[in-house]
Amino acid sequence: MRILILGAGAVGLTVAAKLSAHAEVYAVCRKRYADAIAANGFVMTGIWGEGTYHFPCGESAPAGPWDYIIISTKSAATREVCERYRHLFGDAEVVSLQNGIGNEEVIREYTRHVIGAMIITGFEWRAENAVHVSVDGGETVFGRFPDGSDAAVRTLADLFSSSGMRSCVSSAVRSAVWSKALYSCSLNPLGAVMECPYGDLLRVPAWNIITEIVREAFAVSKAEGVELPQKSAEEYLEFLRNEKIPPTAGHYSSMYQDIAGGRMTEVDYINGAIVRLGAKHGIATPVNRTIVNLTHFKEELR
Ligand SMILES: NC(=O)C1=CN([C@@H]2O[C@H](COP(=O)(O)OP(=O)(O)OC[C@H]3O[C@@H](n4cnc5c(N)ncnc54)[C@H](OP(=O)(O)O)[C@@H]3O)[C@@H](O)[C@H]2O)C=CC1
Ligand SMILES: CC(C)(CO)C(=O)C(=O)O
Repeated sequence: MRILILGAGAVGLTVAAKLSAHAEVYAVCRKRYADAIAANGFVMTGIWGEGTYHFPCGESAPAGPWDYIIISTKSAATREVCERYRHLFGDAEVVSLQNGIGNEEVIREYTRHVIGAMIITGFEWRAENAVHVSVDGGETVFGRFPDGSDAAVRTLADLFSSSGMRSCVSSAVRSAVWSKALYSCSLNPLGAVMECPYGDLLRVPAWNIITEIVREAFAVSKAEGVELPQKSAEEYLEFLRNEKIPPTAGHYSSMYQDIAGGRMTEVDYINGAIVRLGAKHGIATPVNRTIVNLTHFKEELR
């Protein structure tokens, strides 16, 4: 099986390392990472095990055909990589292994073969050739986008699982992507702005803000026709408090880490998507809008 990973950073390089024992993998990444990996291998630490991995990577992609093309850029770069590598898509299954709302919809403009995914594992840079896998909030979910599942989806999920990344298939992956987006809307920007781990966001003043974020986002998800497993915002908040925060309570959000590392956050594709889609449906989203502005303010102050 031939797998190409486009925009490999913390997530993509770690996934490439894990898959490399079971498939032919190539990671397209920035030169500084490719040089560091060529010199010293890719070093993984944390809950997925410790080891040094060697796999091919570089700034440009080898010729196809590819069975799977995994996009693991930040959301802002999804269209750019689609434009640049569309000539390789062919009959490959193109997979969004990203956070945020709208990535699969962009990819679908370039190919009919779109697989969506929801990943809730934490990946933290330690060096240009080193990533620490920090927390595991559940299985990675794969599904045909926007819904359904088939042999290509199952093969990919099985490959991830047999490579040590526990995964499953859902016939409602859009719902899984939105469920993670609500989690990210609630926890990531507040954790970044207040510089605290997820567990601290259970404190009453933070939870009051999260309650409003989720109420707005839940209303927008309904207007978009997304069927979440939870039937109301209040039910989602209970799920967040009791099931999603506890296993990742000590985690500092990836937006916190982006700001600390001098990178732009994805807030425009998370809370910002709620604001844009809310406007489309005439749903007011003042708390999400304020969170977007606070996060950009924080980005500018660094
Ligand atoms: N880190 C985490 O814990 C988790 C992240 N995610 C999601 O996964 C996605 C990836 O996150 P993450 O790996 O942390 O992000 P990173 O920023 O570490 O990796 C993305 C990489 O893509 C590179 N890139 C962008 N455009 C191109 C291009 N045209 N060619 C080659 N490389 C390119 C970026 O380079 P440059 O920075 O120079 O633009 C960057 O190195 C995001 O959607 C994120 O939200 C999901 C779960 C957990
Ligand atoms: C908890 C984690 C790492 C899971 O993906 C996350 O969502 C984030 O920090 O953005």
